[in-house]
Amino acid sequence: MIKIKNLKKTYKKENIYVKAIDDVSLDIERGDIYGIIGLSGAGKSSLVRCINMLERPDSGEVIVGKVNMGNLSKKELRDVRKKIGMIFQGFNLLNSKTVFENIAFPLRIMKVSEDEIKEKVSKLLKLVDLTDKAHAYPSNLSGGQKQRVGIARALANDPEVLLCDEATSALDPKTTKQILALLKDINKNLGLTIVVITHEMDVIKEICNKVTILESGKIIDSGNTIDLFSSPSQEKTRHFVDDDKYYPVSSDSGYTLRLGFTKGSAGQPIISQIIKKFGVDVNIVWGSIEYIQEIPIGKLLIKCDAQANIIDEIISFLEKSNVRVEVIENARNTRAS
Ligand SMILES: Nc1ncnc2c1ncn2[C@@H]1O[C@H](COP(=O)(O)OP(=O)(O)OP(=O)(O)O)[C@@H](O)[C@H]1O
Repeated sequence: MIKIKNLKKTYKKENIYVKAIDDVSLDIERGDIYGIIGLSGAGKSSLVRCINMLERPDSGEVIVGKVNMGNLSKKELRDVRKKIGMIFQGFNLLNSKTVFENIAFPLRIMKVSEDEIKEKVSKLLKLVDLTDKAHAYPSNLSGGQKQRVGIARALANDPEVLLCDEATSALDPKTTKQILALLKDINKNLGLTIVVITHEMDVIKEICNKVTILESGKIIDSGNTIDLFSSPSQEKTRHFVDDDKYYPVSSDSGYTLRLGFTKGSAGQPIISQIIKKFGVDVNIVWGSIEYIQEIPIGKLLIKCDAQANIIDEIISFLEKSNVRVEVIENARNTRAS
């Protein structure tokens, strides 16, 4: 649905060049809820704004559907943008217009008939559960309600893609969950492809089937959300997704192992099996289990006082049991890096 190839964007500010996007390529398939996460300044907004050419890249390609966005004239771009809706952290509503008129706005620009506008806006109000607020003004709405209006307005032209730029960052956790649930419904029921820009891991965990992690304009990792959380292959990704970083682990003797469990292994009595099979003592240092899109992801830090050859056998046993294992040679040094 969206192909980004070797995209580059540099800004110049007072003789200083900032590489906001540095050779980024990614492939977003139809029906994906695709997360792009990174710290502040990673280049997320620049990247999403290049998708609809609100920002012109210096080089590289953005292909939406079959259209190469960089080759379009201004008029063609205006037409294509109707198929790409966008919602924002600050909602960007017209404060002097009612909820109804905010949603009707893109339809009026398209010179849609009054009857059609009424019908379409009523449908959208129902979809975002705001029928009773049709005549209210944005200043009388909560943040969550404002974002619902933003979503309805973004859907007015029946887009195929919805770009969400930090759409829940101004909302409290409960409202965030409600907005994310609405986006999930829209993705499922309308078949919309959604791109979610966020700095919050919880947003990715909640709704994204795929994720790309950006750092200083470059992709540091990319893949299926569950895989990335359950078995991060890159050190930098681990720093991003692991929540055991702050647990002090003494490694005076023995080995500290970080274990990762998911679907196939989360329900097995692995620790008691290690104790029985290898005759070793196991000390559980830290553990957590969370559900990402209904899939259990378990993490455990264990300490095991055994010879290196026994540790090798334990690792091989764990890997055969579909448990991801990482040896923390010196916990303190690993964590400080
Ligand atoms: N119009 C601009 N002029 C100059 N520099 C810019 C401009 N827009 C962005 N930048 C710089 O480009 C880099 C990437 O910015 P961008 O806003 O894309 O990152 P981000 O990941 O969305 O950050 P945030 O989460 O803080 O919004 C930053 O260093 C930023 O200062």
